[in-house]
Amino acid sequence: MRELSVTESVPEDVVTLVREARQVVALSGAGMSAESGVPTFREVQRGLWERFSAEELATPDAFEADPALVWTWYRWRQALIAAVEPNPGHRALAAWQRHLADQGGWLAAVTQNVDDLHERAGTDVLAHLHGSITTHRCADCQEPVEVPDPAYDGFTVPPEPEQPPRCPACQEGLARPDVVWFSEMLPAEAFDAATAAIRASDLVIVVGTSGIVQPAASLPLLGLERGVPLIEINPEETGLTEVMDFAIRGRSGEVLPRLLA
Ligand SMILES: CC(C)NC(=O)[C@H](Cc1c[nH]c2ccccc12)NC(=O)[C@H](CCCC/N=C(/NCCC(=O)O)S[C@H]1O[C@H](COP(=O)(O)OP(=O)(O)OC[C@H]2O[C@@H](n3cnc4c(N)ncnc43)[C@H](O)[C@@H]2O)[C@@H](O)[C@H]1O)NC(=O)OCc1ccccc1
Repeated sequence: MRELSVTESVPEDVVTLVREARQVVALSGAGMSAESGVPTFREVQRGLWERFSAEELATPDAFEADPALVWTWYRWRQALIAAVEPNPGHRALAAWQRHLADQGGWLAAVTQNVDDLHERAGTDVLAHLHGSITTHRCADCQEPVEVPDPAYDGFTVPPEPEQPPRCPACQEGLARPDVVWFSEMLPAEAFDAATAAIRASDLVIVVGTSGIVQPAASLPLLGLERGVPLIEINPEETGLTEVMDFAIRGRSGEVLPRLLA
């Protein structure tokens, strides 16, 4: 594995790899949205949630124990995501996807992020492995639940928690975000699409993920098995660095536009 700093010019062999790739999978994590102002999972919670880690809040047990606390966390995050914009990293991936399509190739965007910043940058996302924060369903009958946009500005932490609405379909369950909580299975369709894309790929780019959360963190290993070149873009070393061919140490909002220029 070769580690490259963002200040270095991108070495010829990495540029060639990127230029010649035709079937690309881009696996993204929270770091992809960091420069847009969306906190990563590693960042401490604030206000109402400062006593909890994200892993603790993003669980069925936490919702069971205190639905208002968890519901408000997701409404606040949803408001923040609505209030920020995709960054140059998101836009560079969208441009690359269009370019590859023009060349008869493809870029499959596979993300762990529950935000819609890839889509708002113009990228067609193949798989939201951990769901989406912009839609909701009933925690009991699983029916979709329409919920108005959150009344928060996304920056001010809500003073007190709000109760999730009751499900209009079964009148029993509470509305919950359409995200995958820890200990919940990933949507099979999304995971299968991601594994199929990696099996058919000729390059895998892993952007802004710590490579800790499973089974998403195992996806690049499918590429490794097939000898597909793996490139990591992350300011820091991760749980996946050792299996990478190249690790570009830098922020995705700076590296991707340069890499794809
Ligand atoms: C903590 C971890 C060890 N736990 C797990 O992996 C668990 C348990 C588990 C399953 N298999 C295992 C095997 C071994 C050990 C544990 C397990 N997995 C599960 O529970 C999964 C479900 C996992 C999905 C959970 N939901 C999320 N999100 C949605 C909700 C929400 O968002 O609220 S995960 C959530 O956290 C993850 C955060 O990780 P990253 O995205 O990598 O972000 P992170 O903050 O960690 O790091 C940011 C990175 O960006 C970098 N960065 C920062 N700035 C920039 C920048 N500017 N540019 C580039 N990079 C940057 C940083 O350096 C850093 O590296 C994301 O996936 C995100 O979606 N379900 C499951 O396996 O079901 C079956 C099952 C069922 C029962 C029992 C067993 C198995």
